[in-house]
Amino acid sequence: MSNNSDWDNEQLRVDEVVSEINKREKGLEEKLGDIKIDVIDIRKKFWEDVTVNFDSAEEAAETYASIKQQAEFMSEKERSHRHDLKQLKNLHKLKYSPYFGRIDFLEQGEEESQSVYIGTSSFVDDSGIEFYVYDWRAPISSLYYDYGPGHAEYETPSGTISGEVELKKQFIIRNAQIKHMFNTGITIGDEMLQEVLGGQSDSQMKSIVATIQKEQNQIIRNERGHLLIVQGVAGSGKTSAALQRVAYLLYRHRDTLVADQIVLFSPNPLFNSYVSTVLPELGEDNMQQTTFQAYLEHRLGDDWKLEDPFMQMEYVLTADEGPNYNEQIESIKFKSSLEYIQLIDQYIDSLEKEGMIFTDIVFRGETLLTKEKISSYFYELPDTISIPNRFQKLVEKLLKEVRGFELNERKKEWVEQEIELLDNEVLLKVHNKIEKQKKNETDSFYEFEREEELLRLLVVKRRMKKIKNDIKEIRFLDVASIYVQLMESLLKAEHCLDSVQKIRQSIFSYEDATPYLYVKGKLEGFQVNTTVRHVFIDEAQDYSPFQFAFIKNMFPRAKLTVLGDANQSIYAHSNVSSFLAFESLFSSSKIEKYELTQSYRSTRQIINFAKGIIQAEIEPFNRDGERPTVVGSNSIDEMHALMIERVFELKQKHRTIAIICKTAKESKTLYDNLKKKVDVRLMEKDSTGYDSNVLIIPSYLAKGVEFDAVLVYNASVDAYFKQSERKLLYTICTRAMHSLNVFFVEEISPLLANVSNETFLNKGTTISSCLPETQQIGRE
Ligand SMILES: Nc1ncnc2c1ncn2[C@@H]1O[C@H](COP(=O)(O)OP(=O)(O)OP(=O)(O)O)[C@@H](O)[C@H]1O
Repeated sequence: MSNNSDWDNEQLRVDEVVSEINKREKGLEEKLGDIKIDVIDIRKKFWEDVTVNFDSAEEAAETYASIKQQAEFMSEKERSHRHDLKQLKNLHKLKYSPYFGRIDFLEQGEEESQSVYIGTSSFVDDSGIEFYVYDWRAPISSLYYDYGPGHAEYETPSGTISGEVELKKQFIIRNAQIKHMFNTGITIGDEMLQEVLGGQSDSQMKSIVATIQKEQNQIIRNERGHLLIVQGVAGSGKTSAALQRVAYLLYRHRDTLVADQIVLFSPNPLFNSYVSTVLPELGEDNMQQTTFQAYLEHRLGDDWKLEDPFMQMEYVLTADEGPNYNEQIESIKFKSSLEYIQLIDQYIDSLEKEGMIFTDIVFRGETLLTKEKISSYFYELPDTISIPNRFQKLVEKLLKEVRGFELNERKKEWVEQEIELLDNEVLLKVHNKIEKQKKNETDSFYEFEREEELLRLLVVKRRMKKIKNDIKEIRFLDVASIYVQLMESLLKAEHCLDSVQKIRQSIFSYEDATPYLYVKGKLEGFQVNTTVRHVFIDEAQDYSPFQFAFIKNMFPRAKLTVLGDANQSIYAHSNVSSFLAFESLFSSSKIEKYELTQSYRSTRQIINFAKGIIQAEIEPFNRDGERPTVVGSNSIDEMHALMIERVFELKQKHRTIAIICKTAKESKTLYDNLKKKVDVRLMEKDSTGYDSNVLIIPSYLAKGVEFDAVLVYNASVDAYFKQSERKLLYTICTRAMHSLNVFFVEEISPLLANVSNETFLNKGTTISSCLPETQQIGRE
């Protein structure tokens, strides 16, 4: 804490800066009003200021130039309007909280130190020289995140600058009033973090710029690697670091990079909406956000239905008694591996010689080109040409043949019949065309024949259009059958039975969709995206190595930032180490790796409890709360009653409360049971937002998000038994910020057996026999 005069001086500075902001705001508002009027005026008078004359080619060129000039003038005004508007928005935010940090830095070789105040965006005096506030992303601002008092240095485009940090302060300023002020050491002080983390959670994630930690700052600012890998424990700020990194990149490359050139793959639509406000809060546009599922659907097009990963998840979590369960899991794992890619590559090489499957090209029930003929055309092309290039040549050849058919087709009877059915409008158009031609000719003898000829041409062209398009899109290649053939040759029959049946009904299992698209791309050529410069993959542990390889392929010019936690991998392919696999796709000199071990989300008590589930190295942040409760009961009904009781207690203190079930099926049953007794909301796979209600949510949809209080539903021995569910249970427990409550019936899950008795309070009517004797001490 600082003394009074220090506080007063700082408040005076805040007042001064805010007053300058007010002045600037006023000026901008006036300017904006003027520009708006200008733009409206230009729009109104657009044609008045343009001389339109098409009498000669010269006049037309002049007219064109004049329209272009006027349009450019208008778009310049509009651009300037947008820019000023953005600035105004930023100023408006700064007015209430102009900055959050200060460092006094004495640069080597200088006599006097410089006070650098850091906020969410810069604010410079009218001359453009003195910075009232530095943007947190400016090179000098990194001193604030990386150093305490003492020697310090930062990178600039022209080299490293060294010196001494003489002072480091943090502020919490609300409504232009300093609420807290701390002198701090190396890291951003505990007090400020305590303040931020102790608050209630929200349905929207918040920006963390005021409290970014040193290790997070490294991730945010790293521009060296092509692949940045962040392995971080639950709640260590991976998503936060990713979003601030997007803001940082947009700032650093503001002349060349726009938000649309950045893509974030997130785990589900709920997460999408959870993080969607962070960038706008920082004055930046949102990057493109999608789920891998949505991306696959887009790539597959309307012809296919894609089973979502959640269906796979439900299957994995519930179907263990079903037939073929183990085979199915084996098959999912295999199809997720890089080994599968290699085998596919080999298989595709073999298709250079034989085995490609085609479909007939049929027109009005008549086969124009048989699949055998197409195949022979394909294999006549030299195999020194790559497969996609051979297809390009084949397309040209087929189109030529189809044009030949077009000529023959014109004479057929069906064409005459279709002419009869043509709209008058079309007939008139053709007639007028002939009339126009007639003007320039003397001979009108064949007028009728010519008109009929034109109509025949028109009818056939229209009908042939689809065939030509299909040929251009290589639809005569039966990629689905090739994929089936490939699966059948690589996998045991029982491992591909289910997939094949689905494909025959135009449905893809989640694990087959990426390999299918990969095969399609290998054959027809990948439709890669070269405009995207950065791809972020959050919850990366849930992606298979195959999916990674595919993403890398599809965004060849993008740098990748991959964030995940191996301890939260919950999918069937989980035991394949995605991170390791991903690394193998890049040369080691292009990879930058970080590990985050400190968890910020949850209280120390919750982390200590969760650590017992997975035995991982997690350092809890120094924030205390109540011990988690473990509540046993004798029946499901009793458990429900105890949960409702607890929900009412929690509602007194907390805003967001989630009852996390294992599956969607379980969530729905619980919802039907509780909805009349307590105000609850069921979260389903397409749910996008949530409010301060009590939520019932399946485990895998809670990924990446957080709640003030979590109730773990039915952590009983029969619900969580398999070792593969250990990480799921850990993920569920680490969604809680302040309060964790685990409920079970009769016997608790053995996956909690290593949780130390000191870390929780044992409540309810049943004490689990699973917990070792010593753990009973924790009972209240
Ligand atoms: N430096 C920080 N300052 C303030 N809050 C932070 C900081 N780092 C993380 N947090 C907070 O901790 C919580 C967890 O952060 P985040 O969701 O980014 O972690 P994560 O590693 O992605 O978690 P998980 O893998 O469990 O989903 C969020 O509420 C976030 O605001």
